[in-house]
Amino acid sequence: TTSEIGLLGLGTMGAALALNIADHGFDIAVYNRTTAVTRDFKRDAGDLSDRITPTESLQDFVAAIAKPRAIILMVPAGDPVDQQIAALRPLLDDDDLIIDAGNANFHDTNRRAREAGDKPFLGIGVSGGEEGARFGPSIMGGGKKASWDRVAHILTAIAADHEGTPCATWMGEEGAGHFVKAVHNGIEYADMQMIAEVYGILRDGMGLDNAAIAAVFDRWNAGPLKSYLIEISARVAEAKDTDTGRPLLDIITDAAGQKGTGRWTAIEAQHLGAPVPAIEAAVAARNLSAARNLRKIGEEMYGAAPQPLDGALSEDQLEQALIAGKIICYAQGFQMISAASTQFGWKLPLPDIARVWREGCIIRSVMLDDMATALTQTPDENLMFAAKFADDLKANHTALRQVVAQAALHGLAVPALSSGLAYFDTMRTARGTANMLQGQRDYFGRHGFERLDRDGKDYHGPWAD
Ligand SMILES: O=C(O)[C@H](O)[C@@H](O)[C@H](O)[C@H](O)COP(=O)(O)O
Repeated sequence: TTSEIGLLGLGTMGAALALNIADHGFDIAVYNRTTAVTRDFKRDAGDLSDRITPTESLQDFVAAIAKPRAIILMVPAGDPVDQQIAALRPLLDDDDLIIDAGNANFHDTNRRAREAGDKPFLGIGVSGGEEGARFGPSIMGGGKKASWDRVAHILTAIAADHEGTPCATWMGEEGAGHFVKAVHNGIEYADMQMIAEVYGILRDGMGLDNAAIAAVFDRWNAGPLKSYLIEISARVAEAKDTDTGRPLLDIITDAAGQKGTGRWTAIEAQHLGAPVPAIEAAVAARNLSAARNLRKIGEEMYGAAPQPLDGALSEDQLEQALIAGKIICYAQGFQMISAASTQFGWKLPLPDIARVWREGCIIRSVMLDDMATALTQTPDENLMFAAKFADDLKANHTALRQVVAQAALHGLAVPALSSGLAYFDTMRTARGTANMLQGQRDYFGRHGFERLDRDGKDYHGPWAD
């Protein structure tokens, strides 16, 4: 039998996705550079094995797929994708579709789409980690709509669903899918960072042990913060190391890794002129976390920064602060998507993006359902100004302010929460302070400024004479 689709790259995500596809009744051909991996995959596929055709050469792989072919690439981002495309294209017909499902930089996907010309090419963002890939990820598609339509029946079948609506949507041309996925990851960074900051306050400010911290997260997971990240934070806090029996959190080295998507999002936001300070703070915090030796030197030189709060903050205030911080951080992410939609001419479907993120992906949460509603009503408006979230911010920004203030007074670093608060306050200050910047720029560089009382752009101060 020929397979309806092919998947190349049986790493963690690729293997999980291939099983998910077979699990939904699609015959799938698979190929992996290391043949042993392909054989083990087939052997371990259990009941799904009949739907899986293992192949040991690219020629056999291509031949095993029904025409017009669709081939998913699940290989590391960057050169490996270009190498696989270059190896496959000569073996394919012009109407065969290549789908890059890895975490590609959307600029690369734009280039690959252009290089493909009329040949079908999709760049899809797949979120949800291994479990999501296996049982239902969130999928963000980019490329020609006709190419998406060719495989939409498979992608919507395997995707997570929210009350019957599959979390898989075409976002736009070229790299639109990978762009939306990168912003998803940027928000993921900021969301995780804010949770880590609150964990630091619970641990160093309030002296809670891991079990108590897990209980706090479990309680919050029953409220407005209900989300996959809060849920797994409780699991991580309560986990014990199998070898030593010690709390795992006490063993994990406090230096965060990163594979690039957060950094790309922060950089792109600068280019778009759509600030995402909470995401930038999260990327910076990961970089600083990696500087453990320097942090040790700093602690020896200045003494440890974190001081006990002695009741200065309550757990409820922390919950409210996280709610406010989360709204502000997602507002930044959606503003960035809106800016890209205009500047790249993609017409990105903001309400659908919130809907696609409701299930399957790492940032899935109950709040995203309300965000989808708000973005449907006012798609171009900053989420902070949408009625529902304005009410939530009015109710919770004081707690965020208290948390940031007390954290500062007690040496508890909260860069994402504090940058979120600064963004919120800047966005509610009609008369800001950039007039001083304009004055300074004109003083040292005759850069000119606008005046509130006259039209025109190029006024100068008296120093010009
Ligand atoms: O949406 C997802 O499923 C995850 O975000 C996934 O894409 C991956 O785990 C990230 O690459 C992690 O990113 P870092 O390694 O940069 O933390």
